[in-house]
Amino acid sequence: MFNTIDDLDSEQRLLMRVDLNAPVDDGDVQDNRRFARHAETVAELTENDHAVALMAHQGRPGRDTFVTLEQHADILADHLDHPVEYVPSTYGEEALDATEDLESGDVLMLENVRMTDEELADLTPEEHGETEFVQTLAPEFDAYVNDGYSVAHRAHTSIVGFPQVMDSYAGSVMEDEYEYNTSIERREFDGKVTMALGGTKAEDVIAAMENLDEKVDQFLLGGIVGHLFLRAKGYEIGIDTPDGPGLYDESWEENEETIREVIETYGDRISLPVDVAREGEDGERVTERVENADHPDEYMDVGEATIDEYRPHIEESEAVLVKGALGVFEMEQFSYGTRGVLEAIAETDCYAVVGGGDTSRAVEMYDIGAEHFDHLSIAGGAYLRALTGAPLPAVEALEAAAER
Ligand SMILES: Nc1ncnc2c1ncn2[C@@H]1O[C@H](COP(=O)(O)OP(=O)(O)OP(=O)(O)O)[C@@H](O)[C@H]1O
Ligand SMILES: O=C(O)[C@H](O)COP(=O)(O)O
Repeated sequence: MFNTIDDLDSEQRLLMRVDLNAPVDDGDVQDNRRFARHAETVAELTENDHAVALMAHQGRPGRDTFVTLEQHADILADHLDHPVEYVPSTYGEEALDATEDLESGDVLMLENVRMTDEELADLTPEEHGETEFVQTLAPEFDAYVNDGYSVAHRAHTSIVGFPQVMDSYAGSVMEDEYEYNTSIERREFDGKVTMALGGTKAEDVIAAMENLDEKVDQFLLGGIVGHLFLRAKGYEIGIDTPDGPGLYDESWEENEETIREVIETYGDRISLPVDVAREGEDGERVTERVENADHPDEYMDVGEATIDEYRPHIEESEAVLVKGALGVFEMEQFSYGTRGVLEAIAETDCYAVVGGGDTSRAVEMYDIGAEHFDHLSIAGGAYLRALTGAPLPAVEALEAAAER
């Protein structure tokens, strides 16, 4: 087991990993449930007179969501009602100057860790611990805290490197999410288990599907993942066009073989959309049957007939697990699929969990009522990994540090 922040000595200088990865709309970072949850841990620490320097990532290099953490510092400060100083450096001179000035109760946000050379390097945890990133920052602090459960499935420097060389503790979000999500994996269900899968992270979802065949009786697909499965079935969906948003071909190349294998193995246990919706010329919602679809990269939601097919599966299930939105629910006219699934769950008394930093936000956004769900996880990929029983590198690193 790992140590938690309840085990910390008083007035420590803490280097803390959180996960504030959020949607970015036209350069504007959107608030999500991760800010509110991590703010609770940070507040607990500052109230106990610790000083906190935060490490986090946003997006991936090369994507338009890959931006600095300046806006994240402001959003977090609003949640905390306490200043969060942003420094545009992760471990350079400016960052070191700012950490030196940290006093008890202060909160500092270091720059996006994925802007360093080391964070995403293909290294063992021990090698991550030897990087300049770790070797420069670690001596400035008394201890390392990891609260970023939702990024616990990545073996990156800020996650597995620091625990190699520092006293390390799990934050409250890490502890709660770890316990809850691990307990789902251990649960036995007598009745039908259904999983609704969507969103944009095809590889995480497909990898989980491969490992969940014993646990899940029916998969209901939507989002980008659903489009890739429809492409595998020969429909004109999930294919990039020259001027389109470029959501599909790369994922397709990486996952085609697995998608075909999963379809072959699971057969009727996979439900795919029978209709999809896009924006018409006047901005209106246009729904098309998949066999008539001819706008391969424009579909932003599943259609009404799809939800009519998915709803009975939910109604007859003992447990429904959700990961990823079925459409671009942030736009009301493309929220039908995501709302349809969440509302159907809310109307039954099944055991229900919703995962995904963005997806879990839909419950609040559309007033569906958090009380209808057993757990709303702010984690996506890590939640899926936990359901399959696969180890999480962040947890392994915290446990190894506790044993030292
Ligand atoms: N057809 C679609 N086209 C474009 N985006 C889509 C589509 N369907 C769903 N999405 C997007 O998927 C996002 C949610 O899924 P995503 O996999 O990115 O995150 P998540 O489920 O919250 O999990 P994680 O925590 O792993 O990021 C939503 O923001 C939604 O807009
Ligand atoms: O949003 C997430 O799921 C986590 O922050 C991990 O992000 P990644 O999929 O870009 O590693």
